[in-house]
Formats: sequence, structure tokens, C-alpha cells
Amino acid sequence: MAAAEATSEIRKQALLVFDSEEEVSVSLAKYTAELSEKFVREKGAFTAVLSGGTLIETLRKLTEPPYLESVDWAKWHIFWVDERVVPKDHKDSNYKLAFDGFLSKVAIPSNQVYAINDTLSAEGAAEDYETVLKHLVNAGLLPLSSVTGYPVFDLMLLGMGPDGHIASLFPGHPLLNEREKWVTFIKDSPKPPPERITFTLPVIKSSAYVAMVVTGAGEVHAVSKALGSEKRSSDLLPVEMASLEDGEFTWFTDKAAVSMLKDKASM
Ligand SMILES: O=C(O)[C@H](O)[C@@H](O)[C@H](O)[C@H](O)COP(=O)(O)O
Repeated sequence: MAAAEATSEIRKQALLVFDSEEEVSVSLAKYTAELSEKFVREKGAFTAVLSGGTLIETLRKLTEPPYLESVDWAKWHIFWVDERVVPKDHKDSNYKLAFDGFLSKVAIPSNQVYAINDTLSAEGAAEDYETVLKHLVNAGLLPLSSVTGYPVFDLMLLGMGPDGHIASLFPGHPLLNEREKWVTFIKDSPKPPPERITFTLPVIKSSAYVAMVVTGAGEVHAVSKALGSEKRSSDLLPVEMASLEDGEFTWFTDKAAVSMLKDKASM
């Protein structure tokens, strides 16, 4: 992708900056609940994709009143943008993280929570997850994008690492070039544990909505590279490669996360 193209694509994104992580949590809950209401009204279901990391903690306001009662949890379908290849009760499992901090507190039917098959190898689990997605396309739950041909999820709730990685797509890694598969695997993740499965970039780019949730000072360099107005280098961070084909991408940040960003007005 040419640098100029990346600059114009990135400008389609919205940047929200809140005073604190607490305010991000409040706003993210409202945003997610409103999208749930919209999609349930329009098509009777809501497909939400989770990452691991601090995102789950920031989702906590969704599990409190008024959302605990007002959200139509029975219509939710939960997916993971990436998962570590470990048993579901392992401390490194993104499923366990989401279950303990979010899913155990809301009434989403368990057959609508699509965890990976933790009895399989990384290759097997990625293939199995893609097969599950294909069944859901055939069942009419997941539409295919008329623009890209990949499945369209209603909302991806994503975090970003200090190196600008999203999902398990790391800077400079060949997985960033995957165009055939919807779900793939990595066995040499620079962030432990090494074995993971992950949605591919084209699937992330086909989302209807992405909330990129970044709080605290840990990711300031990646935030300022992704959102700053300096001339973009050709080696884009994974987060910079994830601009949407036909959807709405919103950054939910706090002041600490954008503290190195000089001209926030350029967004
Ligand atoms: O499995 C994982 O490692 C996570 O899904 C990962 O992709 C996470 O979203 C980012 O690393 C951000 O993590 P933090 O929010 O903890 O910085």
C-alpha cells in the first residue's frame, strides 16, 4: 500500500479522546449497546468479535445497569479475533479472560459463543474456526461483503499492542499478507504464548464497525505513528493496515494513550 493511500484511508477514522479509562469504559458501553440495538432491530442478531488484553476490563460497564437489563443479550453472537492455542481454562486463554470478566455476567446463550476447539493443533483449530464461520454464512448469520467477499461482522472490539499489533497480526510478519484464508494460525508469535489462531487482515477490514480501544501509556508510540500527521513510512504497523473497506472505525482512547500525539485536530 502506498504511503499516500494510507494517509487518506486513516483519515476516515474517528478519534475519541476521554479524560480517563473510566470514561472510555462508559462511552464504549453506550456505543456497543447502541450498535447492538441497531443490528438486532435491522436483522434480529448482533455479531460481536472480542480480542484479549485489557479490552475485556474496559468492557465492564456493559455488564452493569442499565445495559445488563436493556441489552438484548439473547441475540448476541460472540467470536474471537484471536485466541491462544491453550485449553479454555488456561490462564492464557482469551476465552477464559472474556468469560471471567464479561460473558459470565450477561445472558448470551452458550451455543452463540464461538470459542476455538481447544483439542486441536494450531492449524486444526484455525481450519475448524473457519469452517464454523462458513456454516454461519450458509445459515444466514454472517453476510459476505459485496465489496470484498469476506464475512462481515457487526462490531469488532479490538485492542492494540505496544508494537502496533492487532489480533495476532504482528509487524513485519508474513501472516499480514494472507488473502485466501479467513482464519489462520501462528506458531512464532513474538508475544507469548507463541501458538495462536487469528482472523486475517481482510476479514478485519471487512467489518461494519471497529472500536479500537487503547488506554494508558503503554502504546503511546504506536498511537502516535498510527494517528500522527507526519509523513507515513512505507512499513505500516498492522493497525495502520486495518482501515475498513466499507465500515466505521473509531478509536476509543484516554489522554495517556494519545499523550505523544501532537495534532489531534488532524483527524
Ligand atoms: O491475544 C492477545 O494477545 C490479544 O488479543 C492481543 O491481540 C491484544 O488485544 C493486544 O495485545 C492488546 O493488548 P493490551 O490491551 O493488553 O495492550
